[in-house]
Amino acid sequence: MKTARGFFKPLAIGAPAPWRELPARVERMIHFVPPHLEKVRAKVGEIAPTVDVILANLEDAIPADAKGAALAGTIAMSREVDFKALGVGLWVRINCLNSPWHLDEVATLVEKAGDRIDVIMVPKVEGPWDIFYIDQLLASLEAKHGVTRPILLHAILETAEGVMNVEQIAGASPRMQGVSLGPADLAASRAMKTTRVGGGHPGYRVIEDPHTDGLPRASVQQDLWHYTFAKMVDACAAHGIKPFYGPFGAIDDPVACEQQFRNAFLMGCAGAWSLHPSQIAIAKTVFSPDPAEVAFARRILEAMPDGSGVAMIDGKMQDDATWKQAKVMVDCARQIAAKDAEYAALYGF
Ligand SMILES: CC(=O)SCCNC(=O)CCNC(=O)[C@H](O)C(C)(C)COP(=O)(O)OP(=O)(O)OC[C@H]1O[C@@H](n2cnc3c(N)ncnc32)[C@H](O)[C@@H]1OP(=O)(O)O
Ligand SMILES: CC(=O)C(=O)O
Ligand SMILES: [Mg+2]
Repeated sequence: MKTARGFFKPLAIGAPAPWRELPARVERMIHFVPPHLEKVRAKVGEIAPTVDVILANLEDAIPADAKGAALAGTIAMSREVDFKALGVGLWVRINCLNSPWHLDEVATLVEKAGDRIDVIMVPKVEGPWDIFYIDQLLASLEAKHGVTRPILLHAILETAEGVMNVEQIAGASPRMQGVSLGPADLAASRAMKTTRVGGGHPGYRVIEDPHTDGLPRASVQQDLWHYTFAKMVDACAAHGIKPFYGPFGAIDDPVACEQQFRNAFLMGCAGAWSLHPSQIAIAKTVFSPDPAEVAFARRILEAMPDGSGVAMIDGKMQDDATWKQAKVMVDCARQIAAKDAEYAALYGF
């Protein structure tokens, strides 16, 4: 591992100085766009004002013979829409590092859109070595093309080896912005017997003991992803970066999508992916704290102006720890309110 002083040094002569703090950005939904489809790309200008992040996807779901068109479409999209003026992040998911495509993709993206791309999402990250590699590559390209703002990195956690190494991945570079759970590839990597993209499974459950009178035994579904998810959230929080839920593949089940997103929000996630326009509003509602909870959190902060001591509000004990919880909630709401007039009104900021 690098020394403390070396960690924040630029990795190439002429590369911009790495971020010391992550830029404060609202990222409730990362909306996936297939950039090789002109028809969908044409709608990005309309969709962008309704989302926090637009992601051009170059990896899975893009046919092998359309990889070049997807890259060209990404560059075109970065010019067609002024994402910065809209306050919308522009991310790109590149192909994985052992694919024949990633090298040309990264080189082209930095050369042609290096000042417009906020985050590169790297799939199937197995360990910190993957981040070291892409970190160095980006620094060299940023220096070559005079990019002045370092492009951030986001890792997808979607292999058993990646899960094993998630702590080192999260802390591998000052470029690390966050990590998303990739439940489809991860399921395959672990030989899990499911064909779903995220969510629960009706077969994974606990059942109560038999009743002596023969009454039916209650049984409930459990969360297949809890262990991995909690490990990822702790790794991200410890390194000061953001955890995200990844995709929810059942586009036809908005109720389950909302539940999965809510579990992620409660566990500490900043946002989730939207694969279809119908998932945008779900993510927006779920990842914006509930106005009633924000109002209660503000009462806690007001009751304990210096954050110390103890207070009672509506029968609930408050102390330094709940003050910090309230601050998390209110800070999140303030950040959203600064970007989103609808929520500014709901929160009364
Ligand atoms: C495991 C993983 O790696 S997940 C990440 C990879 N997967 C993806 O990125 C998938 C992204 N999403 C998609 O490609 C599509 O939403 C699909 C294939 C899932 C469904 O597409 P469709 O069957 O066309 O959906 P549907 O008919 O409901 O679409 C309604 C409209 O929304 C548009 N639309 C669908 N998805 C998107 C999108 N992600 N962004 C913008 N517009 C979209 C369609 O073009 C259609 O437009 P139209 O009414 O003008 O014809
Ligand atoms: C998100 C993703 O790529 C996966 O689930 O495999
Ligand atoms: Mg995947």
